[in-house]
Amino acid sequence: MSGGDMAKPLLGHRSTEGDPSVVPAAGRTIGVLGSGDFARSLAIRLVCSGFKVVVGSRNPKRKACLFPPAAEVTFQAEAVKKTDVIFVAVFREHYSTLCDLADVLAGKILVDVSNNTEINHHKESNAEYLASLFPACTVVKGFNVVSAWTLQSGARDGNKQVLICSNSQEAKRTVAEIAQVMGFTPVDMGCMSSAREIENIPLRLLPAWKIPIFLALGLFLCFFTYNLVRQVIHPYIREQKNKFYKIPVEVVNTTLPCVAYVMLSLVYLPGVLAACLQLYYGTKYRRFPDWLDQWLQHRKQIGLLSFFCAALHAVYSLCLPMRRSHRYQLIETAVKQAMEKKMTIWVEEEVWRMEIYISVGIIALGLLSLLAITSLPSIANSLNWREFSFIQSTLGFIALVISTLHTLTYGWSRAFDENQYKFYLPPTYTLTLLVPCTVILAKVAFSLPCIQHRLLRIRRGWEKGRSTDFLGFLTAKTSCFLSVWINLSTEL
Ligand SMILES: Cc1cc2nc3c(=O)[nH]c(=O)nc-3n(C[C@H](O)[C@H](O)[C@H](O)COP(=O)(O)OP(=O)(O)OC[C@H]3O[C@@H](n4cnc5c(N)ncnc54)[C@H](O)[C@@H]3O)c2cc1C
Ligand SMILES: NC(=O)C1=CN([C@@H]2O[C@H](COP(=O)(O)OP(=O)(O)OC[C@H]3O[C@@H](n4cnc5c(N)ncnc54)[C@H](OP(=O)(O)O)[C@@H]3O)[C@@H](O)[C@H]2O)C=CC1
Ligand code: HEM
Ligand SMILES: [Cu+2]
Ligand SMILES: [Fe+3]
Repeated sequence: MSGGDMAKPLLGHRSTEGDPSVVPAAGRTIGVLGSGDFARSLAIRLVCSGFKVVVGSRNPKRKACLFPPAAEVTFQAEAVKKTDVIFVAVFREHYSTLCDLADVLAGKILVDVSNNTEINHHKESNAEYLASLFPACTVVKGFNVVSAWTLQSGARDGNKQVLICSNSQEAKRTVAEIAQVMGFTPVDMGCMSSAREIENIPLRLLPAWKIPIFLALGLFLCFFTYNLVRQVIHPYIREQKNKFYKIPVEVVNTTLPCVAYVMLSLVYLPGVLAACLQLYYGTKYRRFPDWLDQWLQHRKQIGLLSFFCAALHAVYSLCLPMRRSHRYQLIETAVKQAMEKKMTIWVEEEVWRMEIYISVGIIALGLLSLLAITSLPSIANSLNWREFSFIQSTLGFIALVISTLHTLTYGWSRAFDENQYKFYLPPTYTLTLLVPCTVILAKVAFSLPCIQHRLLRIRRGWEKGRSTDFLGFLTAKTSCFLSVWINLSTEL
C-alpha cells in the first residue's frame, strides 16, 4: 500500500541540486509517531508539501489504509531508523511507552505537538517531560497551536502561526523550515522554558475578549434591570397595568443602545486619561498605571462589542413598527381621535425630532461599520499608519459625537418632564450621557491651542523641568488645573 506510483508529492521539490551538502527541507524524510487524527492530518500535509513521510505505528497493517499512499506506514522502530526528525503525535500519558525506542531515537530531533486538557495540569510541560525521558534527543515544542483540521484544510483559513521553542537553535531552525514549507509562519518563542506557555495557549478561550465581554454583560444587566423597573415594574405596581409584553423588544432595545453608547465612550476615555496623566507628569516617559495599560490594550475589543450592540439596536429599531402591539396602539389612538372628533395629531416638533435622530443614528452606525471593517487584519494591512489612525481615532470620535447627537435628539426635553421620573428614576438616556459628554468635553479642552501645544511637545519628547520659560510655566498651571478638573468630572 505504501510507496508505489502514487507516491508523488503535490508540490515540486525545491531545487537545491547544486549543493549536495544541503538536505532540502522539502524532499527530506519526516517521521511521525502515532496514527491518530493529528498524525494523519500531519502526514497528509507533509506529503502535500513535498516531504517523504514515514509513520511509526504499533499496528501498521491495520492503520496503513488511513494514510495517503505516498506515506510509508511501518513499525515504530522501523520508522524512526529512516529519519532524523520525528513528530511525536502521541498523548503525554503514553510517552513512557516509547521508552523502548530510546536507542534508535538517540541523536534525533523530536517534535512535541501535544496539548493538555487543563492549564498547568502537570508540574513540567509535556515537552520538558519528553526531553527528560529521552536525554539523548533534541526536543522541539511546536505545532500544538494548529488543529488537525487546520493541517488538513490548509493554512489558508485559520491561524497560520506555529509557535516553536527549543534549547537547540539548530533543531529549532530545522523545524521552522519544515513549518515554512508546509505553509505556516513559524514564530520563535525562545528556549524550552516557553513550552508551558505554548501549551497553555490553545486552552485559553478568547483571552483578549474576556474583560470586554464581562464589561458588556455587566452593563447590559445593569441597564436591563433599570429599564425593566422603569418600563414594566413601575406601571405594574403604580397603575396595575400589564406591560410585560415590552420585555423582549422594547426593554432590550432601550438596553442595547445604552450599552453600545457607553462602551463607545469607554473606548475613547482611556486616551483622555492617558493625555491627562501625560500633562500631569509633564513627560511621556513615565509608565501608565497597570489598569490604564490594560484598558488601552482592550479598546479594540470594547469597540467591536459596542458596534455589535449598536447593530443589533438598529435592527430592533427597524422592527419596532412591525409589531402587533404597535398596530393595536395605532388603531386605538385612531379610534379615540375619531370619538373626540380631532382631525389631526401632527406635532411638527415631534416629527422633526424623530426624522433627525433616526438619520443621525444611521450615520453613526455607518461610521462605526467603517471602524469595524478597518479592524479586519487584511484591511488594516492595506492602510498606512496615518490612514488607520485617522479612521480609528478621528472618525471613531466623530461617531461618538454623532451618537451623542442621536441620543440628545431622541431624549429631547424628556429629562425635564416630571412624568418621566418613575420611582424618581430619570430616563435611561440621561444616565448614558454622563461618560460620553465627559470624554467629548475633555477632547475639546485638549484641542484648546494652549493645552494642545503642550501635549504635542510632551509627545515629541519634551519634559517638564528641563526648560523653564514663563510661557511653559503658565501652561503648566492651566493644564494642571484642567487635568484635575477633568479627572474629577470623570470620577463623578
Ligand atoms: C468598531 C470599532 C473597531 C475598532 N477597532 C480597532 C482596531 O482594530 N485596532 C485598534 O487598535 N483599536 C480599535 N478600536 C478602538 C479605537 O478606535 C482605537 O483605539 C482608537 O485609536 C482610539 O483613539 P484615541 O484617539 O482615543 O486614542 P489614541 O489614538 O491612542 O491616541 C490618543 C491621543 O493621543 C495621541 N497620541 C497617541 N500616541 C501618540 C504618540 N506616540 N505621539 C503623538 N501623539 C500620540 C493621538 O493623536 C490622540 O489624540 C475600535 C473601535 C471601534 C468602535
Ligand atoms: N487532534 C488535534 O487536533 C490535535 C492534537 N494534538 C496532539 O497530538 C497528539 C495526538 O493527538 P490525536 O492524534 O488527536 O490522538 P489519537 O488518540 O487520535 O492518536 C494517538 C495515537 O497515539 C499512538 N500511540 C502510541 N503509543 C500509544 C499508547 N501506548 N497508547 C495509545 N496510543 C498510543 C496511537 O497510534 P498507534 O496505535 O498507531 O501506535 C494513536 O493513534 C496529542 O498529544 C495531542 O495533544 C495537538 C494539536 C491538535
Ligand atoms: C441605523 C442606526 C440607528 C437607528 C435606526 C436608531 C434608532 C433608534 C430609535 C428608534 C431609538 C428610540 C428607541 C425607543 O423608542 O425606545 C433610539 C434610541 C437610542 N439610540 Fe439609536 N439608532 C441607531 C443607531 C444608534 C447608534 C450607533 C447608537 C450609539 C452607539 C445609538 C444609541 C441610542 C441611544 C443611547 C438611544 C436611547 C435609548 C433610551 O434611553 O431609550 N443608536 N435609536
Ligand atoms: Cu502654549
Ligand atoms: Fe494528566
